Amino acid sequence: MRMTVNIAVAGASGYAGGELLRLLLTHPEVEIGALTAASSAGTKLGVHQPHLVPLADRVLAETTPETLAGHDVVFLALPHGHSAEIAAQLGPDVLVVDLGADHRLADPADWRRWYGGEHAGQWPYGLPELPGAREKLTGTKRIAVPGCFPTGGSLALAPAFAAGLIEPDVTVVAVTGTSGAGKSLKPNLLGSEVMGSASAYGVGGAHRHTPEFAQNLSAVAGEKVTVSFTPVLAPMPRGILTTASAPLKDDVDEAAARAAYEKAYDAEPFVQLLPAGAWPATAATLGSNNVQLQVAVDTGARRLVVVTAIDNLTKGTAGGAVQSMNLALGFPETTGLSTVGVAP
Ligand SMILES: NC(=O)C1=CN([C@@H]2O[C@H](COP(=O)(O)OP(=O)(O)OC[C@H]3O[C@@H](n4cnc5c(N)ncnc54)[C@H](OP(=O)(O)O)[C@@H]3O)[C@@H](O)[C@H]2O)C=CC1
Ligand SMILES: CC(=O)N[C@@H](CCC(=O)OP(=O)(O)O)C(=O)O
Repeated sequence: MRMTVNIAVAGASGYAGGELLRLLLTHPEVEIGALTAASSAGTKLGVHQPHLVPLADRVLAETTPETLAGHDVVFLALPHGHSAEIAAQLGPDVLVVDLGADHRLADPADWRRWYGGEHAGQWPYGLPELPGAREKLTGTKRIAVPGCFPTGGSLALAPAFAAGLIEPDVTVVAVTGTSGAGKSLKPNLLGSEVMGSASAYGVGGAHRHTPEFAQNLSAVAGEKVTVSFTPVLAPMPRGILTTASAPLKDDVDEAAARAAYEKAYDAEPFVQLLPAGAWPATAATLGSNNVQLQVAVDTGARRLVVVTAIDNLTKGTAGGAVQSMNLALGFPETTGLSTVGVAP
């Protein structure tokens, strides 16, 4: 008889928790156990996630080690700084998947500078397409899911660093939908402020994903990579369109660049290098676990320019989390995940 894996989701009333549950509802190997929240505890999930009809009558519990105990897998979709304490109280045999930032960074000084407080330590990083990541996720009991911006940006340039095509001086500009900020109200996210306008924020190296980009790309490059990152908020609920660029090393042409990306991603089920001349768009990735990607050589500026599109809530959060869970538990990596988007 096939055994199903029992799963708890903390933060089930939020955007990331909701997307996770949407995916888990179609995953053939799991059953959904405790669903927890904070201020929403005691209310029904359907109030917060009306699209999750099969779970509408489930009542949200408080997020405590006790309510999360007794499950094979616990997903923590909580604001950063709240996962580490709970994770420390879950047993070593439980697979804990942290969708927040608490376990992404290796350097305690980076953690203190960008997030503050005690560093909880680094866990295997839930971006299987990065060199060496898949091996560390296989069979692990702890997973740190990447930030949504580092997912699209790191996959944009990792193949070029792996092939030695670019200098370690990177610029990333990423246009994001509003759901990246979570459900809680923020002054710059009120409808009237967001509609009909695009605005940059965290400019000048001020966004907390900057060290995560640098960590990922430096590991692939084998040398320190500097990253200038600018996020741009756009009036759309979901999606991230990233443009990443870096100076080319001598003699690299478009054919060499394209060959490096084909080599890196041809066997990847969720990364599509688009045909020459086609450019990624967030709309094509919505609801799927895909990363759509295009690469160009700017011969005038002598820079490699790569554009990626993802759904921030799927590949950028919950889909990446499920993909990594599959690796940790020994399921086929694509189980419960789709390469089919929603359009228009
Ligand atoms: N949105 C995105 O695109 C991405 C999000 N993430 C990460 O996922 C995590 C969740 O984000 P998101 O879903 O967007 O945020 P939301 O604000 O939409 O949801 C937050 C969830 O956490 C619960 N919560 C809030 N405070 C506490 C607390 N003190 N203890 C326990 N539970 C609490 C909330 O419950 P209640 O409703 O009761 O307040 C809610 O369920 C964050 O760490 C975020 O950085 C990562 C990548 C991308
Ligand atoms: C639009 C918007 O505000 N986006 C968020 C993205 C956060 C995220 O996705 O990642 P973490 O898990 O690291 O918080 C931001 O820029 O902070």
